[in-house]
Amino acid sequence: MTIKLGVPSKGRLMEKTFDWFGARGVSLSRAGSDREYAGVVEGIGGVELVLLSAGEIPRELAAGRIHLGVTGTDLVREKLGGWEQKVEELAGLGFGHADLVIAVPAAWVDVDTLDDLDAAAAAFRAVHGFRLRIATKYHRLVRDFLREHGVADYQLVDSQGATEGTVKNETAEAVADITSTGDTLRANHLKVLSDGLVLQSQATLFRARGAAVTAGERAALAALTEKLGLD
Ligand SMILES: Nc1ncnc2c1ncn2[C@@H]1O[C@H](COP(=O)(O)OP(=O)(O)OP(=O)(O)O)[C@@H](O)[C@H]1O
Ligand SMILES: O=P(O)(O)OC[C@H]1O[C@H](OP(=O)(O)OP(=O)(O)O)[C@H](O)[C@@H]1O
Repeated sequence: MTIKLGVPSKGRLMEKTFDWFGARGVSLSRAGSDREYAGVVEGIGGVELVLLSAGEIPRELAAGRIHLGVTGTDLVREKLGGWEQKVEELAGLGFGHADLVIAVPAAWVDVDTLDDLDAAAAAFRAVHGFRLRIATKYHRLVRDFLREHGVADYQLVDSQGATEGTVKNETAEAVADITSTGDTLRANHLKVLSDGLVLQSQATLFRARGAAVTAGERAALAALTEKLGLD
């Protein structure tokens, strides 16, 4: 019986995940060429590597199609309503650190807090006849955060990439996006609100609560978590 381990199929998360498992005696690699999405696991039996988009790993975990998965905490919280019932966090992996933040044009000198944003949003609507637009791909997290902080007079516009460019392109007035070094925000003349931190994320190993039903799968899972030092 094998268990399935989902790992991001490209970029910084894939390489660092391979390093993290390698340091614990479990070697993960791609089979064949860089473009082939099959994986190889060495150092332990009964584990199959599945290479997936980081954004799809939460859904695959929730559906029980993979038993374990590595992805950002931001993506799990965004994509899975009631995520704690669906997955368990086994370990933060210590990389992929990024903050989800609310940012506005640096030129908005009177807007530094969420309260200021709320006031600016009401004024914006009165002047323009439509709600201030916040571009993001994190709809659930941003909506919940702004509701909790009493900001109401806005609309979310979907942006699946290059989100910081939406302000310059005049498709949004503000953004809610991931930042790490802050370089992208600065380059696009945006500033983070002083109380605009929605979530701190890092790459995390998750277990699907609805998977591993057979005794063989449970044994393989226990052997892997022991080898990884997670008991
Ligand atoms: N600049 C960054 N520094 C560190 N981590 C980041 C950065 N940008 C994004 N991340 C994190 O990496 C993870 C994957 O992000 P993202 O969805 O952008 O990746 P992707 O490779 O574009 O995924 P997909 O294949 O689903 O499109 C997320 O958890 C996110 O928080
Ligand atoms: O604070 P920084 O270090 O500048 O990093 C932040 C940028 O990194 C991510 O984008 P990514 O490179 O994944 O591209 P994307 O915009 O297409 O998602 C994120 O969406 C920001 O744009």
